[in-house]
Amino acid sequence: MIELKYVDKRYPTSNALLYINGLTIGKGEIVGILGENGSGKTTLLKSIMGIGELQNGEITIEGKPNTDQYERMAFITEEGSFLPDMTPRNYARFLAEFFPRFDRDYYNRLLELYELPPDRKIKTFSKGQKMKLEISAGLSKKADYLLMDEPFVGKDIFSRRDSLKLMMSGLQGDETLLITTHLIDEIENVIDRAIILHKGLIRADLYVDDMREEGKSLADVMQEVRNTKPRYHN
Ligand SMILES: Nc1ncnc2c1ncn2[C@@H]1O[C@H](COP(=O)(O)OP(=O)(O)OP(=O)(O)O)[C@@H](O)[C@H]1O
Repeated sequence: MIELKYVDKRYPTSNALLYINGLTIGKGEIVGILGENGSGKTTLLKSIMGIGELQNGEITIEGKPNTDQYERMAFITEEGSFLPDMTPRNYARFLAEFFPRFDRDYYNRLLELYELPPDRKIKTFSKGQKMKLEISAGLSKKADYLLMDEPFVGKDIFSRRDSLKLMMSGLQGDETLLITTHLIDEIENVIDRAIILHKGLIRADLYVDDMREEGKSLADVMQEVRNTKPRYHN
């Protein structure tokens, strides 16, 4: 379980903020973190990962401070955690050293599946290949909590579906997943719950099944959020 209490995150060089009074994400939930550009999605994931200091508040993973739980979390982001001069094979050594549960066989299988050359320097990879490597590394850490920042690679819908399918098939089944994305149509069938941020506040937090019962789609809810002013801090 991930718990956020009175989280207040600001950047010294901008007016942006993330303010979350209370948020609980249960074990095993698959949650989409949605919202327009600059709404705070990445900031939320980074805060949960313990990257950067909070102005106020606390974030715990199963009751312990998030900063003590690195081994149980994987952050999959376009920025990547590899050094550009490494090859995927070197990177595996680094991962094995820092992540005790790192599964090298699984990593190698993913490299093959994604057709990533194991001995080529990562800096020569395309953006899509880098993201595929990042997904391979993230899934191979066998983390309990996976935080994915815009993980869908490829320009066309088929490669996005493929990477989504691959990510889901690579899971053990009991992981907690947080995924930020702009691709709301693709994600709607994958997530249990959607959290919609707008200007650093949670403006909607709903279960997809309930939403469907009301005859709504994620696009409808996003539109509602855009059209209404916040009445309270969540
Ligand atoms: N390091 C930083 N320093 C100053 N401001 C920042 C920093 N990182 C993010 N911000 C600001 O915080 C706000 C939220 O940014 P964030 O990257 O979390 O949004 P996002 O929802 O992930 O956006 P996108 O969909 O474009 O990736 C934005 O206004 C952004 O400019």
